[in-house]
Amino acid sequence: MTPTEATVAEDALLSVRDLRVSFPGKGRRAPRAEVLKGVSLDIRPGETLGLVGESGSGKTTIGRAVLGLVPVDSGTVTFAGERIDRAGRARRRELGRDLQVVFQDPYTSLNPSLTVGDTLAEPLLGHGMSAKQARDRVGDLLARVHLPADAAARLPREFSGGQRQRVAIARALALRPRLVICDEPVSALDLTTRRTVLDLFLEIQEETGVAYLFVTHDLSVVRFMSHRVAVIHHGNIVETGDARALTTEPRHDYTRALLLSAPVADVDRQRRRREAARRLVGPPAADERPAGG
Ligand SMILES: Nc1ncnc2c1ncn2[C@@H]1O[C@H](COP(=O)(O)OP(=O)(O)OP(=O)(O)O)[C@@H](O)[C@H]1O
Repeated sequence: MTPTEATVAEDALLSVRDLRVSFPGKGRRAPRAEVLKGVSLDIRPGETLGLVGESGSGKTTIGRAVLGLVPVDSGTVTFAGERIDRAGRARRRELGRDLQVVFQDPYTSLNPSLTVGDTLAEPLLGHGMSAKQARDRVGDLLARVHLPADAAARLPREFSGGQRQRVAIARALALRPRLVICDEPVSALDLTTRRTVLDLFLEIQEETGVAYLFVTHDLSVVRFMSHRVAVIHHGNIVETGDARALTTEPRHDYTRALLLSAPVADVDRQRRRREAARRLVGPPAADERPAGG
């Protein structure tokens, strides 16, 4: 069954169907900007679906719509068998137990005035744990993300970007969610730190069976992380498939162009690949051009 069919896949943890989201246009009379134009995708329990596409294609908006952070014009979002696209505030809070998010920027996603211990305890206390239970769980979570126990007493500013992202991951995992939306979670990190944080995501998945919607524009990251990949272009999913097959035998021209745009070491080869990509789908959007290019 393809996700474009109207039916919700029975074995899916998350099913998105024909999702449309628009935002007010820029000028007073400008029409609304359609950002998602009928997006459908499925994520099964324990699975990672990579979501790739160029800047502005609508990746973050999909995640935000699933989390209820932007209103949807039409379409459905079904999580664990329940329609959640019109869920109210109280239900959304409860859903926070099963549905979590890790954002891109570990420098702005943590409250700078809360210690790491309080940051991790907050969702636990908010969902009915006693102070003692929360303290124990905070200790477990820090160990889980390979941070020392004394990290609990320190403030985010005392940590590096990679360590802060570990705290953000620990916070997302605190309530043992079934799905985590990971929105470019390693793109603000340097290359070595990136790898250790990606390994941590994989380790946690193996251990807990959590599913990820893994948003990125980096194809090497998506190949490393995902079971399946969905490619988004101008608010439409143009291709979905097994991660290896899609990145070696893409069916859609846009996916081919995306693969050709991935950086390679040789500058002449790079130039030829960019030309080939241009022939497939035209010039890149202004914000996709390398600085000075
Ligand atoms: N709250 C908003 N109000 C108005 N326009 C918005 C809003 N959120 C997103 N957009 C617009 O929607 C489009 C898609 O944005 P989105 O952040 O989903 O893209 P993206 O694929 O995640 O891009 P990037 O890789 O750069 O993060 C962009 O043109 C963006 O400017």
